[in-house]
Amino acid sequence: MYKDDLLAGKKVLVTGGGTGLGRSMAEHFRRLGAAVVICGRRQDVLAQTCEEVNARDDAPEMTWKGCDIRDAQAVHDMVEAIWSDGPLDVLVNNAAGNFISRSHELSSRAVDAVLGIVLHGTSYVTLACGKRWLAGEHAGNVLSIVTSYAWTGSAYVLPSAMAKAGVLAMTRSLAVEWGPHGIRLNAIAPGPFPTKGAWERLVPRPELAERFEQKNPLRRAGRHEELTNLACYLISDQSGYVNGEVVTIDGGEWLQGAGQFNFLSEMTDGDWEAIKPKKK
Ligand SMILES: CCCCC/C=C/C(=O)SCCNC(=O)CCNC(=O)[C@H](O)C(C)(C)COP(=O)(O)OP(=O)(O)OC[C@H]1O[C@@H](n2cnc3c(N)ncnc32)[C@H](O)[C@@H]1OP(=O)(O)O
Ligand SMILES: NC(=O)C1=CN([C@@H]2O[C@H](COP(=O)(O)OP(=O)(O)OC[C@H]3O[C@@H](n4cnc5c(N)ncnc54)[C@H](OP(=O)(O)O)[C@@H]3O)[C@@H](O)[C@H]2O)C=CC1
Repeated sequence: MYKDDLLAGKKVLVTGGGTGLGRSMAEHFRRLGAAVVICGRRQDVLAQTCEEVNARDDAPEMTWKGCDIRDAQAVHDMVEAIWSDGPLDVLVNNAAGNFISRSHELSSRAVDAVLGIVLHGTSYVTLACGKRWLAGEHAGNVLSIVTSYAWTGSAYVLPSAMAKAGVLAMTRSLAVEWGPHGIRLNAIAPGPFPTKGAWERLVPRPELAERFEQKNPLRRAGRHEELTNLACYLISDQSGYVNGEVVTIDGGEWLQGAGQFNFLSEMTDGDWEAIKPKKK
């Protein structure tokens, strides 16, 4: 879809890049010439991902840093280490935590577990990079992965909905504040994209995965390459005038729930025939 060198010369950090959508994005960025660094808490996962990916071909080496983004000092140390051999060009805020729960049963620690990763961690990494871009007068690009319920809210994932709404607010706020310094911030709002991390925590029964497909206007979940193609565009210079935007990629799922008459897809052909005006 893109020229092989679309991202050549770019240094990109993907938080949570050892698994799931983060890994898929990291792999695609690397194939297009980027020098990608992935981070996460589980060092064995990161090391294995890099080993597998780097063994495939001679695209730029993918490297990893163990970092819990909830820890501001650890974030500072990671970002310092990344900058030590030249500035980063792109930050992809992908790391997240989530689970389903009835909200009245959430403990304060459960709320903190999600807000700590998604809201606090994401802002620590973004600010650590932004400070260095501003000080070095270096252009920067931040892409944050939110969710389609970041602006609608959603039952049963309250801390995630609150935290992702905050990340969206951060994106729009800093797009204006840092835009004059050549720093762009955008977001992608995915619908359901099968990953082990999400499915284990959010899809308690297999038949519920089918519900995600049935209620989607396109009657299927997303494919990773559909999201990674969008991410490549947004972190490339080809999207140089896109700033403060959030692009939903969900097959139309959220609109399906929004339109007042959308439920009429349940009507049969017979129902529709019966209500047609009768020719006199
Ligand atoms: C299908 C469509 C997708 C829709 C959108 C998807 C969005 C996503 O973000 S998917 C990404 C999913 N991936 C992950 O969540 C990966 C990282 N997640 C985690 O590490 C854990 O799930 C975490 C978020 C719970 C954080 O782990 P950790 O910090 O180790 O937390 P603890 O296990 O120590 O638990 C802290 C606290 O939270 C309570 N808790 C944990 N899980 C649940 C649960 N399922 N329901 C209710 N409460 C939960 C846990 O009990 C602890 O509280 P206390 O018991 O009060 O100590
Ligand atoms: N899959 C889907 O359908 C959807 C996903 N999304 C979003 O896409 C992104 C990726 O999710 P997905 O790939 O499905 O899930 P994964 O569970 O595979 O990815 C989450 C990643 O975040 C890392 N992570 C979690 N906590 C921390 C932390 N404190 N510090 C550093 N890294 C951390 C995890 O690594 P480790 O545990 O080793 O730290 C893991 O690699 C998330 O932002 C999610 O909200 C949004 C909508 C739908």
